[in-house]
Amino acid sequence: MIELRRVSKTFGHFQAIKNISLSIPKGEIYGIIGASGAGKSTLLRLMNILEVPDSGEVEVNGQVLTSLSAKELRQARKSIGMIFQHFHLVLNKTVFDNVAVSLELAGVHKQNRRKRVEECLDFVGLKHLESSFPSQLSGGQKQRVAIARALANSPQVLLCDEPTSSLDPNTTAEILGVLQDVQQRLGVTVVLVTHEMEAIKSICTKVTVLHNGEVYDTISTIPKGVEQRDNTPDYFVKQLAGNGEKDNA
Ligand SMILES: Nc1ncnc2c1ncn2[C@@H]1O[C@H](COP(=O)(O)OP(=O)(O)OP(=O)(O)O)[C@@H](O)[C@H]1O
Repeated sequence: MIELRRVSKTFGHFQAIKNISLSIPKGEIYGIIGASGAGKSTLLRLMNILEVPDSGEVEVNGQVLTSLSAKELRQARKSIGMIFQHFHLVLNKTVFDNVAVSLELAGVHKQNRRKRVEECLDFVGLKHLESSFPSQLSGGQKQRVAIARALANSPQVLLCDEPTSSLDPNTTAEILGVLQDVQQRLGVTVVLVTHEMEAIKSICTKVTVLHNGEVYDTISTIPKGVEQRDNTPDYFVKQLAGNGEKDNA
């Protein structure tokens, strides 16, 4: 499904990715974890050629992306969705139009766009907010819109770059649940880059640990499921009171 063969990437004199080979099977939720600067985002961006490798081959859905013309690559990218830490929504467009724009860019006729946008918003539970603007949404809702937009062209792969790093623990759990749905109900292969071990343990079936631009290890894991955290005020007070004096003044 995704094959990287001896891929390297250098920025100036700094080699961010060093001769990495990696194979991500279809239908997996595949985690990539490592310290800041390990090369996680770069590795992910090499999978849809947002970063062009200096050497090596990238194959996705049976197509060697590194051998395609610009036009062929644009076509191939329709089957690779991507979401980001800061959502990257268009602020002056409604939720509906944010999702519709990816169909428009893919050349889908206007008449056929409404049905697909509504299906995608329904999938992420946001159909009722289709006329809202991003500024009216919570972080979790913004990430759901971004997921709906990424799904609009029915991709086979969803690349996720720190998708929960700006979210609180409960919203993180919700978004991880949506990503699990994407894999289980739609059969999409999900690649999750994160520095959050809990996120990895919750949903990933295989994980690569990256270190200094190299694969340190790859481990098969049993996902322990997505857990909602207690976020009642009582919970916070109890946690804090355990670490010091409670001040009732
Ligand atoms: N466009 C770029 N130009 C120059 N250096 C870059 C560029 N992109 C990444 N780097 C460098 O490559 C290294 C790997 O960056 P990358 O963002 O892939 O790491 P990361 O593991 O995702 O880190 P973080 O968790 O902090 O996002 C870093 O040292 C970074 O500064």
